[in-house]
Amino acid sequence: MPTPQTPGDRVSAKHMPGGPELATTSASSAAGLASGLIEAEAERRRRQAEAQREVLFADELLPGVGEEQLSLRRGLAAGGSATFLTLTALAAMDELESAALSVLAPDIRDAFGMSNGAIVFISAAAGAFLVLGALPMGWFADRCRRSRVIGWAGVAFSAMVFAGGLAANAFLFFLARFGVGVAKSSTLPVHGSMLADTYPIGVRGRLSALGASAGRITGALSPLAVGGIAALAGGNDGWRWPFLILGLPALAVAMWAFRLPEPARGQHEMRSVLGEVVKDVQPMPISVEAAFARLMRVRTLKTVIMAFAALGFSLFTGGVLTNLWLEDHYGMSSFGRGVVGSVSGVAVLAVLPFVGPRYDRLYRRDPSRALALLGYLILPVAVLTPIQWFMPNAAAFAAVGIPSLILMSASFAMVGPVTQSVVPYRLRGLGSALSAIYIFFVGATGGALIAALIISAYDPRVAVLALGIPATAVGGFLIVRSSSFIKNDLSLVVQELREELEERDRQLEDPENIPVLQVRNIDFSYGHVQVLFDVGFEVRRGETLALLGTNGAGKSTILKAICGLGTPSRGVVRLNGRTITYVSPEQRGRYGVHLLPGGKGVFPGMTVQENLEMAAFRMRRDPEHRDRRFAYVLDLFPDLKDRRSQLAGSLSGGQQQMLALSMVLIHEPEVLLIDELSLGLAPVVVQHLLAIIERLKTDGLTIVIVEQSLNIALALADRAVFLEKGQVRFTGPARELAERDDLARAVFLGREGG
Ligand SMILES: Nc1ncnc2c1ncn2[C@@H]1O[C@H](COP(=O)(O)OP(=O)(O)OP(=O)(O)O)[C@@H](O)[C@H]1O
Repeated sequence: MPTPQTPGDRVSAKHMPGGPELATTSASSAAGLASGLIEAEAERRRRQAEAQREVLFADELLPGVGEEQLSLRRGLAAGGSATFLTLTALAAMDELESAALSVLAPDIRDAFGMSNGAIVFISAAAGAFLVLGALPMGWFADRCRRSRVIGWAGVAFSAMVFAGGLAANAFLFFLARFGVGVAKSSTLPVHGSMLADTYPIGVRGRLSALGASAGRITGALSPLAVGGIAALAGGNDGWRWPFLILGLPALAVAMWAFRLPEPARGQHEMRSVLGEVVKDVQPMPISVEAAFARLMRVRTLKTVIMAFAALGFSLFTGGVLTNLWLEDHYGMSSFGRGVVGSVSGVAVLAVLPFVGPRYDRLYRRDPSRALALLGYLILPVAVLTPIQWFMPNAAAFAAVGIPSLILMSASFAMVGPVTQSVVPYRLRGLGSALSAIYIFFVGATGGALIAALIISAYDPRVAVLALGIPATAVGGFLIVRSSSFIKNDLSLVVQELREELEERDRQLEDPENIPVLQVRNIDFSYGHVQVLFDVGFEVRRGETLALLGTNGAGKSTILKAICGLGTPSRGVVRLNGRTITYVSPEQRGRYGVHLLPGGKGVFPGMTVQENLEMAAFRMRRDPEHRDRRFAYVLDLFPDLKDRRSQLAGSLSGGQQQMLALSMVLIHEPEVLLIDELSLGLAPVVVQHLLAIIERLKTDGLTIVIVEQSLNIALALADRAVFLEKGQVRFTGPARELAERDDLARAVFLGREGG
């Protein structure tokens, strides 16, 4: 076994051995270095491009592709029509409630003595509440039984609608609206995720079109129903009745929603790809940050939501601007405008039933073509818009506007099926929430603001031409572009599912032998720069694994991915066989994964005792346990015992490292990740720390250590993984690595073969 280090065995470019002559630079060596760096970067880019191309399965292996055609009836029967009907009914209640607010706005304004501005603000704020609620709802959708989330959201919705009807003043009415907005925000993330997991992939387009049609029908009938009830009730308080009445059926549907069956997550993707369902019996809680980081790496999703955010700039203001123009420019009455609205609505309704089947058919044959179709539907709108807005009369204006509306609505109705297909199935709720935030907050709100600014200076036509044309062209172009990514993203879905099945079988075969830590197929990027390529290894209980490699090979990045400080763009991290890839660092800490960071891991302005208390903050409710842990670490490091009131910044480097290690060990880690234990420390201190690590090893702790000193790493480790430029070059017993002269030299000299 190699002996522990002397300072002379330190590494590479950071600590280049060999004396001052090696550090002497000349113009030619600088030029050599520069060209070496350029070559290295070109090589990294080549590997990055290769890695992105690498995962591409044949079309028929992708989920839902090449399957037999499934009729809508059979598709609905497969998941039970109750789920679709219940969710559609709840969405219809949303429409009714929105209609109640807009139709009855003047009555509500008068009843509470509000200004026009106040009632407009209350109505418009609903959109913001919806976005606010989308994130928590998405989070719940990915963590909890969705039927319960839908049920509770429905109960809250009905209670808030009822409260709105009873509100005694404008403020209470506003609060009720706030509640309604948040409850409504469950529609996109929770309903979307539930539908995708309940019904087969082959009917997603048709179901979405059917849902959109139902929404349009209720949207058209709602003003009539609401206005009718208010008129029947009559009087100053007539406006309250639609809200009070709507609360009851909403409650009934919500109660029914509790009974909906909870579908297995990702079951249709699994059936399609694996032929069976791999159940995640104890799913780990997902962190929003990790989920978003991962979702933004799904290129199809990212491009599609950017596209629809851009489209949102024109789509949501389009209706208002059209109506303003019809009145101001063509002098059309409100009745005429109503007729135009209704005819357009009917035209959209007539077309939607054809879009869903077409999308499903294309998706089955070639998902890229299905997605490109959505872009090609949008692009003509960029041409139709200027034609429409220069029409000589209202009838021509309306006639040219109808195809645009149809095309946009048809494309919009298919966003759900696309996003649900490419998002990792554990993140469906948050994926939809992310889309909602971009589309409604960035697109709709941003579009409304800019349109308002342009109108105040010019007129609606200028607003549409300046905003609508570029938004539509950019949106359409982005969707067409995203179609080139979809097969790659679906291939990643396949790869992940296959890996899950393989792992499940392995665990069933040998349940006693599940590694404590598994890192599988990890790709990791900082921004656009990929630094890890398909990295994988395992660590057994009680084992010490050394991660070695050249400078910048990605060793610290792997530790980040394991402890949750970074989210890989591909691949899985498992702890005791359970997936923790999207679990927050805090939660991983609770499960026993702790990192001793490289460099100074203490708060220099605090005393030793305060540092320890800070580290033990989570144990504040169990002071006895905390004191036992303090005693344990102070027993390990007696040097710290007498310095408890000393500022950490005034300790020696070695003592600071001991304090940092104590702050980690307080938590009784199950897996200890160490990033550079010995860096910058005197040999005698290193010896002392090594003795401690040996003791922890004897106690059975599992350790992954990144060490610049080859001797130290090999002295401690049972096994080693050698990385070069983000790829694993060697995995095996540590002593074998020591015998690999080429790799060992690379650690010293910062390049393979030195
Ligand atoms: N926060 C960051 N942002 C951008 N790039 C980063 C970041 N952190 C690391 N990198 C880059 O990622 C690559 C891998 O870095 P990492 O620190 O994981 O390597 P390492 O093997 O631990 O190297 P070292 O031994 O020098 O610490 C390097 O090219 C590095 O420059």
